[in-house]
Amino acid sequence: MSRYTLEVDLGDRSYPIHIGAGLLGQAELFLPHVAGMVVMICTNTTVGPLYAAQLKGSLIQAGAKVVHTVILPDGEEFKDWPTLQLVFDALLQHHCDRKTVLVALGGGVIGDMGGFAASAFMRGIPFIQVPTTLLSQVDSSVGGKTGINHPLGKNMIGAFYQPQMVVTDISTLNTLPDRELSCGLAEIIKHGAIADSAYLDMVEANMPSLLNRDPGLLAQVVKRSCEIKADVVSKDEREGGIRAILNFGHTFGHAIEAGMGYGQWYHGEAVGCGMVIAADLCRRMGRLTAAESARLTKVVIDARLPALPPRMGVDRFMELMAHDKKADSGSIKYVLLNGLGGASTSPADDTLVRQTLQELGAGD
Ligand SMILES: NC(=O)c1ccc[n+]([C@@H]2O[C@H](COP(=O)([O-])OP(=O)(O)OC[C@H]3O[C@@H](n4cnc5c(N)ncnc54)[C@H](O)[C@@H]3O)[C@@H](O)[C@H]2O)c1
Ligand SMILES: O=C(O)C(=O)C[C@@H](O)[C@H](O)[C@H](O)COP(=O)(O)O
Ligand SMILES: [Zn+2]
Repeated sequence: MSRYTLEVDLGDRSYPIHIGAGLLGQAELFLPHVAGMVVMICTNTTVGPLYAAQLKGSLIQAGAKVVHTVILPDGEEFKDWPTLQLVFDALLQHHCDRKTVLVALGGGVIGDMGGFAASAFMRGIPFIQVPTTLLSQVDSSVGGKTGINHPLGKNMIGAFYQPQMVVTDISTLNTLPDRELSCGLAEIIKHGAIADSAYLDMVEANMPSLLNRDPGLLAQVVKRSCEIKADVVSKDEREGGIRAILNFGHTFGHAIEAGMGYGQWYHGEAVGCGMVIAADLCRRMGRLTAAESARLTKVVIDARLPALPPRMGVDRFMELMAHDKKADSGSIKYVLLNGLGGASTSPADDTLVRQTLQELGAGD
């Protein structure tokens, strides 16, 4: 079975991403960071019962002094202040200190919240990402964006805070629901669309096998997506410029998630649909041909993701997008493709954006 180790190159904060099957049981991976340490596993009510005991066993075998667990409610609607507070409560109740290592075991919600808690507890404690969804393995566990949502906007409160290590056990994908697998494919398609057209070709050609969870292929796409993301992050950790291309599909997607109520549309679904809207806008702006835009839409549909926006109303879309973190002096910046395989940020004419949304069915 394929096994990969990549590096996110951030100088003295560089860290490895270990990818393979069965890594949760490989105590030696955790040893350098947890030997002699107090560890807090942060997980949720779904993932905890599946994988926390195995992870705890490895951490103990690696020499952890004691392993505590905090179990959060499951769902995007719990990526909020009151739920974050439960992590601080647990850390304090167990007398954790600055050397305590927080291990986030779960999907992107747990990774983002666990990372944010680690960034803030006693002004920063070490943390390790153990992603268990395809989306978190290909995207959210890498790059150090952490945070929580606000009713007015996604991920509005947070910090850049890098993990010490990412341990990606692709065997955990065996228990992942189909709908969540498709969500991961959305970010994979994004990586191809913004940075590597050959990768997009490969993903398109192998979509049936990916949906069938071919383990070798899954390991390959986790690796390639992490390479693409790590490369962008190492060039621009705090999104001063190029990192914004990782937001392709997210300006529209985040508006859908907030507008429909967190947890109604899953993040990957909103991103899939957001990429279709963005591709159509690119076509109208002459940045994609009609064939390229149609092709990207088809890949999204092939991944069993929604391609048509909810009828939220165009005004509501525009209002929510005005809060986007990329906005500059009130003007929304979009991530737009330069053909398939390249991207950059740009403003777009409001009338054209409204027309795009309306004609795709977002309402009046
Ligand atoms: N920080 C970043 O760079 C970044 C990147 C992309 C997305 N995100 C964030 O990540 C979140 C989405 O992440 P997600 O798609 O992983 O959603 P998620 O964390 O909600 O996980 C999806 C569902 O799968 C369950 N689950 C997780 N692993 C499982 C497994 N192995 N078997 C069975 N069930 C399992 C979870 O309990 C949950 O119900 C969003 O909040 C998004 O904003 C962050
Ligand atoms: O890592 C990044 O940078 C990304 O934009 C990756 C996205 O997939 C991810 O959803 C991210 O959380 C969005 O960031 P935000 O800054 O728009 O909230
Ligand atoms: Zn995303």
